[in-house]
Amino acid sequence: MKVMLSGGGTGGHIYPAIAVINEIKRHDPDAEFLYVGAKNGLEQDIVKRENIPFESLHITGFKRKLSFENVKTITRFLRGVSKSKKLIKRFKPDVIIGTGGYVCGPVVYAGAKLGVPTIIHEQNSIPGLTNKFLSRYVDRVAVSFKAAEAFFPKHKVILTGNPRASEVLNGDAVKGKKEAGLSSDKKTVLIFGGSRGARPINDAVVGMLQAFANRKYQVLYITGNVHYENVMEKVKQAGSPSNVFIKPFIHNMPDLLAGTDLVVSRAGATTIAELTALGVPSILIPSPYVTNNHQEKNAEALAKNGASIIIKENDLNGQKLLKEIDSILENEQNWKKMHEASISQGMPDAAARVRKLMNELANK
Ligand SMILES: CC(=O)N[C@H]1[C@@H](OP(=O)(O)OP(=O)(O)OC[C@H]2O[C@@H](n3ccc(=O)[nH]c3=O)[C@H](O)[C@@H]2O)O[C@H](CO)[C@@H](O)[C@@H]1O
Repeated sequence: MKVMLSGGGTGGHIYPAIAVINEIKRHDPDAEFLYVGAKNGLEQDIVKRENIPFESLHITGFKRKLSFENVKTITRFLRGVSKSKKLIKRFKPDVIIGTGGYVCGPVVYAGAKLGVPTIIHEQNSIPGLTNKFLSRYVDRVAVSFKAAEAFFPKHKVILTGNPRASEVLNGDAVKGKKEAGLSSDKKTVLIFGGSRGARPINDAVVGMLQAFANRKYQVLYITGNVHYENVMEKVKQAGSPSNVFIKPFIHNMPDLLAGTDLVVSRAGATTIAELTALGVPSILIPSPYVTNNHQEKNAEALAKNGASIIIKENDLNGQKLLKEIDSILENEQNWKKMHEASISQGMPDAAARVRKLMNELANK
């Protein structure tokens, strides 16, 4: 089978596509792939690391208010469609899947116009602009939350879950902790702000690191690549205890998550799919800067059944965060309840469901 994939900008759109590739490879080692990403997205680095053939488009998103930038965006979209058509004619995919982000707009649109079977995968409970636009042209829309079904044509939509959920299932906890320099026998809280890091979370965390000094658990704090230097400057001044480890980015999340007892993070949909697949309890700080406040909706679904505690960004400070982390990691019963609530929301077979859908379309 030949599969073309597109999705990008941030990890939340890229890792589900890579999970689809890995699931197909497990069943069909001869399958061929072509990934089309944005020139400046995280996918340049992440996809190339996986040795997946990669092509890029120069693409930007629409600004909400009227501006000349939007004219440029339309021009780039049209150029993107034209380049995508060339790539499709050369690669001849049996099926094309888009996993969100601006870049999959022209790729999936071009595929649909050329009559190639097309699918979009929506990670969030409220869809993004690109997927809403594409839903008119594609053959199928795979969603991760039941709540998202209502936004798409009824005859196209199917609940699959997020394929990345399946990918984190068989992580090696010992390896993950070792690679990150962590102690193998201590409970671990992982703090990060989505795939790019989040300044408000960094601001709250940097000032409180000393408070972790007398805790029995250890802390792995991921700053996000672009924030790392700045954070380390501040850490140099404020100091950091020996049970706190700081990294810019972790490439091997599946192994790390296998050894993680609690996650503090934004409420990105792919992160949530990972946490619920494994039953990791979480403290979620939804980003208020995303379309239709979708992260808050993502987080509410988990908080409602007790899998997560939500802290609104406005209420976030070091003291509060420490109190909530302690209330979970220092209270076994609390942790267990959250773990069970979390795992009850997981869809660990999502990758198989997406693969089945792709096979059906490709063989039509
Ligand atoms: C600001 C923004 O637009 N955020 C969106 C983006 O978030 P973002 O890209 O942050 O997405 P998620 O939190 O859903 O996923 C992050 C992914 O990156 C991985 N990871 C993270 C840190 C790290 O060091 N290493 C690593 O591999 C995580 O394990 C996860 O697989 O896409 C999500 C999925 O559509 C949306 O729900 C978010 O609202």
